[in-house]
Amino acid sequence: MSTHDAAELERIASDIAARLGDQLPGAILQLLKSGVDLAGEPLQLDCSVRRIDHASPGVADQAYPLASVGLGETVSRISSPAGTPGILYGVASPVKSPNSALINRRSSNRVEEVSSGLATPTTSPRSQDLRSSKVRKANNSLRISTPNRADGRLAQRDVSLPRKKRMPDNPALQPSTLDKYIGGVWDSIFSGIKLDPTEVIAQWQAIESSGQPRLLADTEKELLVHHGSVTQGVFGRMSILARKVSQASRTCRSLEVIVQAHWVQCFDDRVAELVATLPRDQAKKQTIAEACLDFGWSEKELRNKMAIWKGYYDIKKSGGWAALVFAGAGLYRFCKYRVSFTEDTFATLQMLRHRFEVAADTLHPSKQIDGLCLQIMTKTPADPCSNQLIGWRQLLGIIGGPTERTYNDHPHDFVVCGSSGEAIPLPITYHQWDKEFSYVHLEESVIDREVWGDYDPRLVTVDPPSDTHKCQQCQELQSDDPRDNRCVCYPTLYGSVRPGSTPVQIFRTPNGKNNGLLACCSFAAGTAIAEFVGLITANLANMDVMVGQTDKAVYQIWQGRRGNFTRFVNHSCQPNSQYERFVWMGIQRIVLVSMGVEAGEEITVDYSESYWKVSLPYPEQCNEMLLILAQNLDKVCLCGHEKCRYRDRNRSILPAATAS
Ligand SMILES: C[S@@+](CC[C@H](N)C(=O)[O-])C[C@H]1O[C@@H](n2cnc3c(N)ncnc32)[C@H](O)[C@@H]1O
Repeated sequence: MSTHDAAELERIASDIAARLGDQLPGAILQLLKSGVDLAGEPLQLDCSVRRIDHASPGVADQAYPLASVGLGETVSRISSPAGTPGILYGVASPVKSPNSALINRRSSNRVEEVSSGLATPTTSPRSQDLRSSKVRKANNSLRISTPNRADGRLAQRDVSLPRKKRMPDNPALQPSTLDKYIGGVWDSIFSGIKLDPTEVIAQWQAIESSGQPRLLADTEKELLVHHGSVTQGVFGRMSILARKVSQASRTCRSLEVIVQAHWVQCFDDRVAELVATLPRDQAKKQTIAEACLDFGWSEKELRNKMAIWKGYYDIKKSGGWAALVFAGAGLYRFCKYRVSFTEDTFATLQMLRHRFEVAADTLHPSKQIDGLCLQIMTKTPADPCSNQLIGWRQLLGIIGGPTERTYNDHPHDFVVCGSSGEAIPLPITYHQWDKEFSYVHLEESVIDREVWGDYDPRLVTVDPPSDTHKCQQCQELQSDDPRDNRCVCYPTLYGSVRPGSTPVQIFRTPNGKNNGLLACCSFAAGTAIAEFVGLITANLANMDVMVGQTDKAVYQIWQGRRGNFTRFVNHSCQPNSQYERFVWMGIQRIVLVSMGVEAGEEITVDYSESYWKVSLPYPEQCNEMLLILAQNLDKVCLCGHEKCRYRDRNRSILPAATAS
């Protein structure tokens, strides 16, 4: 069995403390619910990790104190209105972390911050035990308490010393949960941010050659000329400057975490190299000393940074580079507090790895640049004549990582499958029915000219005729120009600049429905997810079509070979979305609207009775017909809901008189 060194023991102690801090409010709540009276008793929970020294049975064990928690104080914290939601619903309360209630404020002596992860304390465990005036902080969830002293003085101080005033927790420093972290990655991938190293490189070059960033120099001149009165043109240029600087800064942040995660790998490799000639402890110490020299940091500073960077490295190892490069603002907190650093978390990230990559590769496509910039990002000289493609993966060039995209084409050309989250090309998922299957992704519906000529059957008559369009719902003016538009009924679809791509993926359903649509982020009830887009046609029989109707025409929207991702929305007898009619700029649209979709859920609608039930032309022959149709029907609902209305074939048949 391996012998833990002091650093490992301390890390184990601080990890257990963090987890304890996470679980304890729930455990106490359970006890309270089952009627145990904890508030009345001055109870104290003390925990420690003890090393059992089998070799010297007479020698006292070494104890690593984890937590010392006043239960009465915790109970009153849990029972207070501010603390309850976070604990009951398992989400961090926006006001205070539930864990903060567990911090034993008796330990008011100087607090020395020690990060978890790679940190290796320089002092021996025994010397730590003796150092009673210092309290080590594992993280903000739980502090490792001052070790109990055998003499009576500390106990007396416990009673007589005034309590240190409790500082309000800084909401910006709350631990980040796995769900929040994953949500941040999806938000960032779908947000439309551009991680473009060329702009960063151009700025570096400009600063090196002229001492001034290029963009700032150009725009500053403009703003000086127009001082006071800012014309639309100047304002526009200033907005573009601000956008480019934000983009460059976001790109730098990604470059930073790539390099830091890779540094951890190099650190481990360097230790491994030294281990050939030195004992492991010394090899590690020497590597740290080398790094301190290069960074110009103290060992403590380095260890604190290393602990966070190790978190980046772990995330990259399980979730891939996209999970790190597109991480939201919560990445630092996620790695600092390590509340969610469990096996389950890494298994989840592993499962999401391909899904992140499909979205990142397809939504952040490469653009062409000349060879010069690539030469700076990668060590390999690029051919200046060749057309180089540059995208988010080019950021990995900085550490010599793979810069080739794995997933080309449209985001919905891939179907994510099973527990490994692997992605397969869309056509393959239809080969068992149609070897030639293909799907063209459309932004807007197209009119079947053979059926409708130049006429758009979705046109809605306005009385009296008008050149402008008023929304039938809110009565406000509609315009494709966001500056003139006043209708905000479906702002993510119409009348404004579209905010990135819709956070959905096509996935292979596990229960025989073939493909379905998965929500990567949540959609609040009432949010428009997408317009139902396809071929506007008519007279199709025995096909899945959406039927639209205006005062002048009845038309069909067919998505068999072209359309958008709404084609993959399955039926559920308990759906989380529905289709709604909406008129935009005088044209009728069918919009998929959320009724409350959670991140990670399948998006479903109710296809309605007419889809599932077959009408019988001769009700009087019903029994005979029933038998034949029941054998031939292939429509059985597989939604799996306990209140499923169409899982039984025989019930799917209606006499003509009642069929819709
Ligand atoms: C608009 S498509 C939905 C996407 C489809 N699952 C696919 O892979 O292309 C409609 C078809 O999906 C299948 N489907 C949708 N919901 C279903 C359900 N609840 N039970 C069984 N099949 C379903 C039916 O074959 C139906 O004709």
